[in-house]
Amino acid sequence: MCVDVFSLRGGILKIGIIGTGYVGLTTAVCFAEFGHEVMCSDKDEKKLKLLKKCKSPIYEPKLENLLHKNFERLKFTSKNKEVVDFADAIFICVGTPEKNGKPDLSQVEEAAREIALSLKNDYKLIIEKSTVPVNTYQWVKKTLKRYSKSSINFDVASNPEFLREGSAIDDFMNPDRIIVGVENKKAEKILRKIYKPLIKKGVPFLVTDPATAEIIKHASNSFLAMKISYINMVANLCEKLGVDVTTVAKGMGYDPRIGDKFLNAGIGYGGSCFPKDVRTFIKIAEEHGINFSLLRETEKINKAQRKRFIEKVENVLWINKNKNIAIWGLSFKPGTDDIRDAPSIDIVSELSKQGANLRLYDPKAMENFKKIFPESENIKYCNDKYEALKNADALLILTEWDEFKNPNFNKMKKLMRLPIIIDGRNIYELDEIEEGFEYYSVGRRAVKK
Ligand SMILES: NC(=O)c1ccc[n+]([C@@H]2O[C@H](COP(=O)([O-])OP(=O)(O)OC[C@H]3O[C@@H](n4cnc5c(N)ncnc54)[C@H](O)[C@@H]3O)[C@@H](O)[C@H]2O)c1
Ligand SMILES: O=c1ccn([C@@H]2O[C@H](COP(=O)(O)OP(=O)(O)O[C@H]3O[C@H](CO)[C@@H](O)[C@H](O)[C@H]3O)[C@@H](O)[C@H]2O)c(=O)[nH]1
Repeated sequence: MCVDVFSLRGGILKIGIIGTGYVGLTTAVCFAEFGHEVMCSDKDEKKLKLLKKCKSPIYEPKLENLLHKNFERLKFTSKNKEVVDFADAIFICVGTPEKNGKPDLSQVEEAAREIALSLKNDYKLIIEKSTVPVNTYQWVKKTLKRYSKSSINFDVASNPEFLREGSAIDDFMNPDRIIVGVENKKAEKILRKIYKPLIKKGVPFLVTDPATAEIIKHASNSFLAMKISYINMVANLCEKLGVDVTTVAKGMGYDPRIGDKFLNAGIGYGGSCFPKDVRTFIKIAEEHGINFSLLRETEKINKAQRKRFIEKVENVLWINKNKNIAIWGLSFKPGTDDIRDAPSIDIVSELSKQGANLRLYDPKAMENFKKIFPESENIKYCNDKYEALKNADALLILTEWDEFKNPNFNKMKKLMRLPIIIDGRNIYELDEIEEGFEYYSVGRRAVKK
């Protein structure tokens, strides 16, 4: 009996992680920190090479420290069979991107098929951690049964992940809740053992059926995206009225029914989650005869917010062609090198089409950005934030990295041809702006000193 085996090991489990991306690797190092033995697999040999040398393939604060600290409890392999042979519980953490407007579940299907080929009749719990449309667990179950070669003994559970990039380790170690969707007590018991250190700390542990767990993830992400689009529309109105949206958001946020989080107006949400998860949730609803028009509007507003920002640059500079434009921030949010669906991609693409000369700087995301926009005649990458400002007609701020928050305005003024700042993330207070600058932001009046 599996439960006896776990007790014998003093609550230490052998955990398998399939896919060592942002979620898989964070999960792996945190489970190792709990004391579990963890084996991870990935298809990407480059990632594995780095991981085997105890190096993280991604930038995520605290991740490499935990990797070092727990390296002896972590193993890395390219073979899913080894993971299945090793583990009591196997987490599927592969990507679920979008293809032609639909969630592409081929990585989940492939992982399930590969697990199936190695299953034997000793019990395994297979857990979906990837974000998937409701009832995907049924397909995972079916795939495990169809492709397994012998008599097998397993359960499938859903355990959606709520970490944010840029604070993945802190979020994983201090989650607001743990959601587990299970079909029986045995699966629940194993998940309780895995998360014991967090449950002991008092983290809410909600047990549901798998379909409910799957829906909770999409409903949560879509709600947060809606909140961002809501404040962006309020911002657009505030801008017309000369009212400051940051104060409006502050005033709203004191009401605990509203809350002060996720009310930062700007150029809208990006990343590998909100855009695709909102679209998937709309699709799921549509397939069940529900027109989720609220989310359609959320998405429309988000796209328009990027366009409005480009129009703002045009309104300030009149003509963008041949203008020298410095850009601070390329990642979709601070604290990460991830640029998936970052607003910067649309903004850089449009400005370079219009013939602007762009000088880009980001503390962590430039290498990833170069893969989409290689250095060229009119796109240059700079080693620091001030280098990007040389002879600039304007500075655009697209990500609110800490290092952009207290700049040397004097130095900036000397470097720039025109001291114009167009801030897509509202990182400065209006009264902070120094003499000589023109400052434009989102949902606030323009400042010309
Ligand atoms: N990134 C986030 O902040 C976040 C947070 C919560 C949930 N999620 C969800 O978690 C899932 C993973 O997201 P991510 O950002 O970590 O993705 P990712 O693309 O960074 O990582 C996925 C990894 O899986 C590997 N992989 C694919 N097929 C495999 C297979 N058959 N065997 C072994 N490895 C395989 C890939 O090579 C890749 O390294 C997605 O469903 C996403 O929506 C992401
Ligand atoms: O007030 C805000 C808050 C966020 N954003 C933008 O929204 C996007 C997403 O930010 P954030 O949610 O902090 O990062 P993610 O890593 O995408 O995390 C989201 O997506 C993950 C993947 O599903 C979930 O696990 C997390 O709970 C959920 O917050 C970024 O472009 C932010 O700039 C705003 O524009 N205004």
